[in-house]
Amino acid sequence: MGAGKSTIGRLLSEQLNLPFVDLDREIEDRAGASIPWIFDIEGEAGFRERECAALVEVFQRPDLILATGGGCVLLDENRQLLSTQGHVVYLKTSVEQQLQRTAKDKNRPLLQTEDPESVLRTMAEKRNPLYEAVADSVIVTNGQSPKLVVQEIISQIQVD
Ligand SMILES: Nc1ncnc2c1ncn2[C@@H]1O[C@H](COP(=O)(O)OP(=O)(O)O)[C@@H](O)[C@H]1O
Ligand SMILES: O=C(O)C1=C[C@@H](OP(=O)(O)O)[C@@H](O)[C@H](O)C1
Ligand SMILES: [Mg+2]
Repeated sequence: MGAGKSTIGRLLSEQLNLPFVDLDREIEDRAGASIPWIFDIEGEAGFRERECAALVEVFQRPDLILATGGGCVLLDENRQLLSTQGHVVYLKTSVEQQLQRTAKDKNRPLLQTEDPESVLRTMAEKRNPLYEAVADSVIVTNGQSPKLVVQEIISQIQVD
C-alpha cells in the first residue's frame, strides 16, 4: 500500500499505449460497492475472494497494464497467475514512505488503526518475500518521482 501501483500503472499504460486496469476499481465495479464497504460487511476473507475472481477474469483479457492491490500476492492461485502469465514489477518501498503516502487516505481499511506503522511492518515481513518471488523486475520507489519510476520500468522491461 502506497508503493504507487495505481499511480504508476496508469502513467505506464499511457506511455505504452495499453489499457489500464486497477484491480481494486474492478472489484468495486463488480461488487457495486466500495472497498471499505466490502471489508466492513464481508471482512478481509470476502474481499480476497472477490480479488481472486477479478484477477482471473482480468487475465482473460488481451494485453494490459494491471495495478493489483498490495495483498493480491497472498493467495497461491494469484501468485501462480501473476508469475506465469504476467511481467510483474515489484515497486519496493520503505514503510516510512508507505506511511507518508497513505496518511490522509481513509480508503485502505487495513490501515485504519491506531498504529498503521506496525501493521505495515508486519505486512512487509510476510509479503516482501512473496513480492520478491513473483517479481520479474524490482524498482525501489523511495524518493523517486512517479515519472522517474515509470522511466525505470520501461528501461528494465526493454533490457529483460
Ligand atoms: N513515487 C512516488 N513519489 C511520491 N508520491 C507517490 C509516488 N507514487 C505514488 N505516490 C502517491 O502516493 C499515494 C498512494 O499511491 P497509490 O498509487 O495509490 O499507491 P498503491 O496503489 O500502491 O497503494 C498517492 O497519493 C500518490 O500520488
Ligand atoms: O494491501 C492490502 O491488503 C490492500 C491494498 C489495497 O490496495 P493498494 O495496495 O492499491 O492500496 C486494497 O486492495 C485493499 O485495501 C487491501
Ligand atoms: Mg492502488
